[in-house]
Amino acid sequence: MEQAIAIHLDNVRKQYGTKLAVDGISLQVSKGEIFGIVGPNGAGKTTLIEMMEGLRPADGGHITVLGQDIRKQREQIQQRIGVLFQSTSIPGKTKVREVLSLFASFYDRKANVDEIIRFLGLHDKLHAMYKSLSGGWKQRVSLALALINDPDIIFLDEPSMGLDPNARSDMWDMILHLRQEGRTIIVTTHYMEEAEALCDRVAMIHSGKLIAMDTPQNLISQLGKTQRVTFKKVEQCNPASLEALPHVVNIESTPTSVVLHTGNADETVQYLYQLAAEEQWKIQELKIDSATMSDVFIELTVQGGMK
Ligand SMILES: Nc1ncnc2c1ncn2[C@@H]1O[C@H](COP(=O)(O)OP(=O)(O)OP(=O)(O)O)[C@@H](O)[C@H]1O
Repeated sequence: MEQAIAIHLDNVRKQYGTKLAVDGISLQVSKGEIFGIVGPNGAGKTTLIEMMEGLRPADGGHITVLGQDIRKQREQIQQRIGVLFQSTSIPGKTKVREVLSLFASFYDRKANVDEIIRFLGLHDKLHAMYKSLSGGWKQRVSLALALINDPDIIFLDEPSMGLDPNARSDMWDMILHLRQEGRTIIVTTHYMEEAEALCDRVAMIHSGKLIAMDTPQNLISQLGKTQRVTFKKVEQCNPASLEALPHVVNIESTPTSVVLHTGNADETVQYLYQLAAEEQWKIQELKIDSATMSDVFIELTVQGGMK
């Protein structure tokens, strides 16, 4: 019987000059799960995923994919994995049908291309030039290419980057469907809500290190003790006074609103009203929400003194 582990990483490292981009990461991905790798820009997500794909060699540690060593059996592994390439790597003047045929020729193992076309709704776009497509359709073509060898594992690096909300939601549905077919999916994202909506388990990466790994629900219930207090931004409110309010761990500011991340929303709000009275401004549109994956990440990085 084949083992239930799709990917195993043991103390994996990658260094660029003096920069340690991936710093001793160990993890296992089970077959059939959607596994998220999340973290801010520059955290090391792309480096990590590309080492699993065999596109960048690790400088230390050990990676096995589908039970095979990525250093010794890279080509065999690459026949069984699918990679969502960035759209820029596809020649713009080629028609969609031709791009599909070209990519299919790279593999011994072939998927049923008509089925992929049906699944992704690409039928009407087959004779369109790749460069004429919108971002959402380009991303569907990229996904079709990732599926062209009927892969057991699919790697998706920032799959919804730059997509509008409808295209993003379609992308999520397609990813969930691929898991239902029994495939393993590795997805990197810096959108915490994407990880929360999509992933069975999530590894949080910060400065090349693994800082937490669990289901989104467990991460939120174990770590995300913070709540969010949101109110309308007014000119008179002073960020330094807000930061000094009891239990506040972080402040986010948008052009129209302020969000306080707090360990105790009730007390923070009491002091917030006092502060507003002292500084002579009015609190409007106040709202309290419970923790999300973003709060967990902030708690782990800001409170842990990592930022
Ligand atoms: N080829 C390279 N040469 C030198 N440094 C690199 C190279 N690729 C990545 N880095 C550096 O390694 C670190 C990790 O980069 P990486 O692209 O893996 O992070 P990321 O989490 O995917 O970020 P992003 O979301 O911005 O793509 C960054 O500091 C980056 O500047």
